[in-house]
Amino acid sequence: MRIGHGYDVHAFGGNKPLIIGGVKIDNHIGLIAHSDGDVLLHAVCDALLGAAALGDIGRHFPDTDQKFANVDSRDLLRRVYQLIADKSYLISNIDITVVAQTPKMSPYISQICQNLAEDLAIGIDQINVKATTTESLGYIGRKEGIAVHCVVIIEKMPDSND
Ligand SMILES: Nc1ccn([C@@H]2O[C@H](COP(=O)(O)O)[C@@H](O)[C@H]2O)c(=O)n1
Ligand SMILES: C[C@@]1(CO)OP(=O)(O)OP(=O)(O)OC[C@H]1O
Repeated sequence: MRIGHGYDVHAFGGNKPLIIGGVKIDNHIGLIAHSDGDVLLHAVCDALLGAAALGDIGRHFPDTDQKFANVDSRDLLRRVYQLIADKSYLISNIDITVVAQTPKMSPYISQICQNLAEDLAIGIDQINVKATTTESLGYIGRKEGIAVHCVVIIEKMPDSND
């Protein structure tokens, strides 16, 4: 069994739509990023890469590469999933905390879990997504950006020879 942790922060601004966990959140300022700015999926990618000792998202998909400009982070997540599957790992469970003063995440959590289940080929019962504010403290409390933490447990496939 191996554990991985991912953490990402993006600032509000620019003119991209706000996309969190593959869900487009209407009528809200988006996040500044090279990609589509999906801060939640970036934290999940980093947790998975960390668990498998495969580095981090920037190593695989550099933000200096135009190929990844405005890229759909669900594509990146599926590529990360393939990297860990190629090393014969299965995902046991994923736990995610969105730290955001805004938007209110609760209406979107169920769709985010469905997107993750689809892209990572796991069950909904293996995924937990939750959110908290910072009670108006700090840069998140001032609504300057969003942070996301993710922890994941992976295990070698039972029939793996690795
Ligand atoms: N962006 C957010 C933040 C919080 N929630 C939900 O509200 C609950 C209370 O938040 P506190 O920061 O006061 O602990 C939290 O447990 C979440 O259910 C949310 O949906 N979106
Ligand atoms: C996702 C990538 C893709 O180029 O760019 P950004 O959208 O800037 O996001 P970040 O969380 O800084 O991760 C780095 C990159 O891999």
